[in-house]
Amino acid sequence: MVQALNHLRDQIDEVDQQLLDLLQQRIQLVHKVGEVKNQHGLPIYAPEREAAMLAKRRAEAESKGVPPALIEDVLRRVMRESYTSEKDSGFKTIKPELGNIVVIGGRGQLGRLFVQMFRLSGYQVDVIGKEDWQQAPELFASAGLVLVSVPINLTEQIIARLDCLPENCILADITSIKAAPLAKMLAVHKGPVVGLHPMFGPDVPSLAKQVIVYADGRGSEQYQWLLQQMAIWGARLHQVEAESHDKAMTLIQSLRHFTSFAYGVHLAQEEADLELLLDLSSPIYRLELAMVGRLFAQSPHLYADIIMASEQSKAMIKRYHHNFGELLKLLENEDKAGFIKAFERVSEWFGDYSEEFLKESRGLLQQANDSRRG
Ligand SMILES: O=C(O)C(=O)C[C@]1(C(=O)O)C=C[C@@H](O)C=C1
Repeated sequence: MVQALNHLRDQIDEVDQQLLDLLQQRIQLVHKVGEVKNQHGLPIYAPEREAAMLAKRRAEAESKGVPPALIEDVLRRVMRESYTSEKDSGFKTIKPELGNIVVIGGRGQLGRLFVQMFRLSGYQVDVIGKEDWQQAPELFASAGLVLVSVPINLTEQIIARLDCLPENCILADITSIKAAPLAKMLAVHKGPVVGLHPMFGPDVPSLAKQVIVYADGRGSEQYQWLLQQMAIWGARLHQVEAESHDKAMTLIQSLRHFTSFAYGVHLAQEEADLELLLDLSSPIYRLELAMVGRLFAQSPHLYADIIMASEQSKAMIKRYHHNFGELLKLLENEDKAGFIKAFERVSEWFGDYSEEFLKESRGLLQQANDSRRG
């Protein structure tokens, strides 16, 4: 019996080793793809190729009696490695005659990522931090792009100092609110202006499929190359109006982070037994704890600034608090019918998205469960 098992396991080991050899071959091929893409300025993320390839492999899997979802999962995971490997091959310089790029706050986490991406794309990048403003005039004189990457509460006052840039220089920022910094950049600088908001944190391994939102200031034909450069990095560019962006951020950022913050404060105040919570956690609860916990591994300054970004944000959080209080009344009154009515209203409001989210979260939870150990 045990011998039979061992024999089968030996065969599985052999198959896994073949899988490894095949992965090695694939990684080497992708490395070459990275070099070709670098030469020709092609984006690392090729959605049409991925869709066509996955459709073919799924069909082939089906005919072999392999679950199609299995090969799709495997290939998606493998392609995540491809993005990182292709990134390391560097990127074509879309605007070789640009001059230097100056990143103000380029030693901050997200600033560093942009510095790295521009350097991988062959640009001369200079970084200005708090201590080296005296170098600024000299660096600005030959700059083709100045990118402001400082904490939100400093953005406007830093932009105010940028009234001395060359006329053709692009002025851009990556602050997570857009209207006020954009207005300030337009007031200070006569040349091309664009507001950016990367919708990801600094810990992403590549920019493939990551969203970068941009709000036009002026001179869009002059900053097209920048959008093209970021598309080559694999980013998906999404144009927005600054005001509607900021309104959406009151929900996506301020309220989201505030509720995580409040939940964390509550857990700590209750002296919840974190280990026990984890031992007893379902995958979705573990993800929720991770979402809340990861907030507290980051900078309190950053999150205070994001949560308190605007009056709009404060008003949104207050409206949520009010709603929370109203809903609590359902609880106090043991009003089950009222609860169900409110529930159904929301379910209708989500519409088809409800089902879609159920499916999507199922996949995520399976992945979370796969990475469980012990
Ligand atoms: O075919 C390409 O364009 C690749 O870069 C290779 C590859 C892959 O690993 O198969 C990786 C990224 C693309 O989004 C599509 C496919």
